[in-house]
Amino acid sequence: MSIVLGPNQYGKAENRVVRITRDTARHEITDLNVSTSLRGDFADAHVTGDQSKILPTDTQKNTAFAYAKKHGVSSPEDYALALAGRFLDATPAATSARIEVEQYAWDRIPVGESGHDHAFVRRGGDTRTTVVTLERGAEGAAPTPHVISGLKDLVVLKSTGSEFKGYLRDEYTTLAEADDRILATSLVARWRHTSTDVDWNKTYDSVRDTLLELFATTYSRALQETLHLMGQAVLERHPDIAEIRFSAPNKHHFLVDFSAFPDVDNHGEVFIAADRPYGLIEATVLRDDAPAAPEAWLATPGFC
Ligand SMILES: O=c1[nH]c(=O)c2[nH]c(=O)[nH]c2[nH]1
Repeated sequence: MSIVLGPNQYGKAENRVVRITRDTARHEITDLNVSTSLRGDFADAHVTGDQSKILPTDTQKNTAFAYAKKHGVSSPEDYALALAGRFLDATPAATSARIEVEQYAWDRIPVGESGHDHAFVRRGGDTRTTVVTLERGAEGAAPTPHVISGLKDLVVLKSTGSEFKGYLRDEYTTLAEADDRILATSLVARWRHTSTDVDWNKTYDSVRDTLLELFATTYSRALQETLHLMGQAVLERHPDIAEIRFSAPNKHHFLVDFSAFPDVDNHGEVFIAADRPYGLIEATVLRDDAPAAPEAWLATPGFC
């Protein structure tokens, strides 16, 4: 038996990069949280203490900021691809570079005809995400890009059109069947593209719209069924998306029991929104002919 170094990666986590475009008096803001990681042959840094193959995390931080100017941020995916390419060029020992980006949305403060030129209010709600991994190819070959786009904290609720019944029962089952319940979740979804020839912003909007549309317009026999329907629609509408993964807490809303108050009835009108525990429903919907891409998902936790 010997003790050996296992998988490892390193980088600078959560660089808060804010890019203002100010070519005219009407500014634009792009607000990002960028985490970089390099994987490869970094055994010496761990085992012998030789750091000669290590591009410092401080340099990775500087590059993340410099590229926000030098390359620009037309979309988080495009920026992450450029940054990953730079890290592979700059770090011969790296076999892949992983860039994770969250984008926080800002709206113009609504004054005047079309909002203020340079005053913004942070939009609440969901956050756009991407994870780009660029895998070095064989000598002379181009690196292989993996692009996962996504969102998190998309909180949705429907006040009818949802049931949960017919489930397995045993001696510990107390749950009453529900014919008409509230269905609510705070959705995390990540979808993997098979191409980089993509209009990232348009596709993101379209996937988000599809998720919301299917949640709203389909009858739900369980959160599991709803996730499957949402995933199916995304794949049907986007041929370049190979798979979509969901993590969805079932935000339970329990009907309040007013039986102690004979003059108060409750026909699905008053609920207690429970915080914890919550059901956690996770599912992947994929094309059965899509080649698996384990490198794309490495170090992206939170999915089954
Ligand atoms: O949509 C649901 N799926 C479940 O698996 C489940 N389990 C449960 O208690 N309530 C629900 N709701």
